[in-house]
Amino acid sequence: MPLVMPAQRKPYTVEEVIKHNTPSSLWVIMNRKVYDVTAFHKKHPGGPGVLLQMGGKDATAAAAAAHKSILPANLMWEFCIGYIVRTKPQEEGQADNKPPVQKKAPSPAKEPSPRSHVEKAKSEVKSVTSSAPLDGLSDVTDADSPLAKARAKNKRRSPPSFLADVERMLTRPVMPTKCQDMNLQHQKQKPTSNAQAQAERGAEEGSSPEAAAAESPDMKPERSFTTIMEEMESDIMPMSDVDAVTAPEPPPSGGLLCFFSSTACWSGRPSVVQQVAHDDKAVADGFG
Ligand code: HEM
Repeated sequence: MPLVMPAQRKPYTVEEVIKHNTPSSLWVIMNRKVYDVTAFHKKHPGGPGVLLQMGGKDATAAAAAAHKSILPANLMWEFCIGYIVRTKPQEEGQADNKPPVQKKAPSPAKEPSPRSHVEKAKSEVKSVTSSAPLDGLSDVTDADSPLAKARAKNKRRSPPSFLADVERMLTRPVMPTKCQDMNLQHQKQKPTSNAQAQAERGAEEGSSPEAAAAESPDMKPERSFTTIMEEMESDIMPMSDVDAVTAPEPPPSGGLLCFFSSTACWSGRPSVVQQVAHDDKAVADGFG
């Protein structure tokens, strides 16, 4: 029975493994690893036949389907003699008349590394911030803008994907009408112009907020990311300050009472928080 320690495992091509398909030399491939089951196949609890049938082939799917317990997986390492490569490192060296280069493991470039998700998120943020600014958000790309400063400030505790999501949410016009769904007595923000009221009615009748905003020139995102982030931070009021029956007094500017888990807060920009507030609607209603 071969017992090859991980460091001694060798690279094999599929072409090499195919040749080992007889009872006197029986290899199988599972999960890109090569197993020598020559001695084991006669003792295989599932019978020697299945292993003979899979000799020289990739048995990953067949073994996974047949094995119902973790015992086979725990035993398999004893029979592992190597791993699959496309081209043998020795062959590469011989072709160039160079000494063979010993590969340590299968090429890591093929497998996405855990860091690649972080890189993806970073590039996502880059693409959001480097794109042309949208209407009403001209400070989005300015390096000295309050947004850039807020980003620097929030860098540590705000994952890049979260920032990207918030920015995406802010770069589309949102109508305040949805807030009425929340049935909050404390919602003070009302349409301030005829155009806004008209756009609001349009949204209620089924047209999209974006379409309604397009028809109303004065309906556009009026605050920058920074302003909203700062307001959200400064408006957060600890639950201990909140009367359990009556909600806290709204700030002079008015706004929407929101409940983030155990914290009540006022926000002057309902559209930013309405999604979160929706999740906590039941809580909010209880205090309404
Ligand atoms: C080194 C490789 C392998 C080892 C160490 C191994 C080990 C085992 C063990 C320990 C069992 C008993 C299952 C249990 O008690 O839970 C088993 C069952 C079985 N194995 Fe494997 N096996 C290997 C490869 C394969 C391959 C490649 C196939 C598929 C073609 C296969 C098919 C089966 C089948 C059909 C059973 C019977 C399952 C049952 O009766 O429920 N085995 N194997």
